[in-house]
Amino acid sequence: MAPFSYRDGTLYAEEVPVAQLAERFGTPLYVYSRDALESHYTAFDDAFGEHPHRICYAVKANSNLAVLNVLARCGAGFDIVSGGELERVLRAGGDPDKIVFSGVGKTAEEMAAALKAGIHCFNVESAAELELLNLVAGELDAVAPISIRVNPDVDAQTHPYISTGLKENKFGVDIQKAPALYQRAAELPHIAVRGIDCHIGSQLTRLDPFEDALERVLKLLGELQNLGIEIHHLDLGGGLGVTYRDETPPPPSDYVAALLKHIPGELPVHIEPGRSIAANAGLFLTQVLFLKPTEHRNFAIVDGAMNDLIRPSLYAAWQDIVPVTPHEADCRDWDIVGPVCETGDFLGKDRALALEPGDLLAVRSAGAYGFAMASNYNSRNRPAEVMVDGDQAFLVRARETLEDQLRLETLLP
Ligand SMILES: Cc1ncc(COP(=O)(O)O)c(C=O)c1O
Ligand SMILES: N[C@@H](CCCC[NH3+])C(=O)O
Repeated sequence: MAPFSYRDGTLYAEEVPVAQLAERFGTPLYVYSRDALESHYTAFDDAFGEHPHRICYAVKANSNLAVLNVLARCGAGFDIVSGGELERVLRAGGDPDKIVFSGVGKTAEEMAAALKAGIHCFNVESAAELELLNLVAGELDAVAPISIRVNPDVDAQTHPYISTGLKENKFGVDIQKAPALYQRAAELPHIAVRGIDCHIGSQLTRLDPFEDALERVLKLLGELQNLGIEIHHLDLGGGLGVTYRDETPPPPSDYVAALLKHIPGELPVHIEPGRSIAANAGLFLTQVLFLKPTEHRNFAIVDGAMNDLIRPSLYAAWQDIVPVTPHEADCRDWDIVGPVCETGDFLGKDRALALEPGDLLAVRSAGAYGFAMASNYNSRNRPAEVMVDGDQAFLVRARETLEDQLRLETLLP
């Protein structure tokens, strides 16, 4: 069942009227559906069937502890990019042996913490990182399991800010240079080669870039085998897109089938989906403060802003904005804007809506890269987060207070 749907003229999150959530927890507010998180995860898991696999949810998409815990209970692994994400996964009950660690700028401290936790694999993104990891592991008398993240130079055909697999992007190691780096890794005493890793970008809505990248990865696999370097898994990254408006990304079943048809034998496959698990499991709830129709534009000023949900401002991303309880009023085109002092502070433009002050609006598809990218800009408190489970709603992160913001600051003596 759709996690957010209308019944009796009002929007529900699972079995709970969204208006009730606004009343109980205030706005702006993030609302997540446990059932949607679980079913999105399970769609990937089922698609692999008996093929050995690991689904490492990309924590960056939504790192709320309760979200991570729901996925950990499903058996998910996790793709992390910082010591902070490592700590979150451990506190949420994630299995360290199912963690992969990506990112171009891991520090020695983060490497040591991950080694001590016993993570499954480091996705190494440069020669310099490989050397540092060997040193850090040596100091701990440990051996670091690694994949090298290769940059296959494939155009993911997505927004340039979220494309990662092109030569001009900072990510990964040029796939042509990877064999030499694998040879170096094989010589290092505190490194154990485990896999090959590749992630080409986010919000991909077609399969061919994934297949092009995989083809290049498989060519590398053959080269490594010829060099006597054994590979135990392929990590094919995340990036499967979702429907925000009219995009038609393939479902997880088609995506996984398209990958598996190229994989030789029983070679284990890891993937790192973030958005496709979290985005449509969440919405962002905001209330209309004032209506300000002008000769040029009609502004609906709401209590949510770019500091809470930055995707529209940052990427000109379009997310659906719907009334929680639609009513009869004069329908016109509104720009839905927040209180932040930036012209770029908008959640949506030209939305045909019938609005009155006090109305609640829901921004859909906000479960991924929503709260995770929120800030305190304009000294605004970041919103609360709620998880709905059937007819129950749980506050899973309290609204920040100004005290939370000020706690770390001091005046000069
Ligand atoms: C290394 C890595 N893995 C996984 C992801 C998750 O991507 P998505 O949320 O598009 O599935 C990202 C973000 O693009 C990433 O950089
Ligand atoms: N923050 C981006 C996705 C970034 C992907 C991270 N590698 C978005 O909202 O679309």
